[in-house]
Amino acid sequence: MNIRAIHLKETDSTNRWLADYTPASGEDMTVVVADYQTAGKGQGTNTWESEVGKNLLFSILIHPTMVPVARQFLLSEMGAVAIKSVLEKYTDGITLKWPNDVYWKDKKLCGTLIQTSIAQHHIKNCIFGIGLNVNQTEFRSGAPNPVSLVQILGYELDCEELLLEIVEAFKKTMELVLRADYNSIVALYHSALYRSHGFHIYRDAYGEFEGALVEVEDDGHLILRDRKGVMHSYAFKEVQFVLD
Ligand SMILES: O=C(O)CCCC[C@@H]1SC[C@@H]2NC(=O)N[C@@H]21
Repeated sequence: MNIRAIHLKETDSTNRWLADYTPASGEDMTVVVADYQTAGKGQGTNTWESEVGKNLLFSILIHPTMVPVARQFLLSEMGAVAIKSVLEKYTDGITLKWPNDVYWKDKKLCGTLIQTSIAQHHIKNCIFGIGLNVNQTEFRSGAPNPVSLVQILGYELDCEELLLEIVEAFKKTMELVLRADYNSIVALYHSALYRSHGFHIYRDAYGEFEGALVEVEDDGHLILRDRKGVMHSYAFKEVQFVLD
């Protein structure tokens, strides 16, 4: 696999930077890492803020033209599984919170932002943006229950080494995609899901209720079963956990 890596001291957003980037011919994967983002993007309309040089802020551009558009959630699963496989070498307690946050216990350690572009019914490009809290110890109030690796481990990590490990893991899970071994990715993702057993409190447009996770469908919908046995299907942002 032909990989190009680019290091920027500062950019607005590594996802945005890659959206404007044209890869050289034969370049299978492009990795852009920044020490600082002036306008880091989070999910939806959220921003992603990070102190200079403290955390990993990077995006990976791939061209998974073989993945059917209807299965594009698989790319989210693939990336989340790759990150988890690296982080669990450092600590226990790593899970994947639907759709694609990486959690340590009940706290958010890493956020991901996937942007795909479709051309002629195929996925042309996929930009997988990753914000991993590494050495930062203070977070702005209002950040969603954040935690960093230094807070978990008690010692700082080298961001560059961590990046290399994640890119290596990403390459490995990408090979599953190239072999169309989608089932393995789905199985890894499902087995890593946060609060996958028992009933927990959720909030949807109608209020709070107790639900048990049944599955995440191929298109990314979350299926929950309520106490009466009724199934509910949610798209991203239509439901959230209430931490109990
Ligand atoms: O809201 C989330 O959980 C997603 C956060 C994604 C942040 C990363 S940081 C690197 C990349 N560039 C961006 O602008 N966003 C992603």
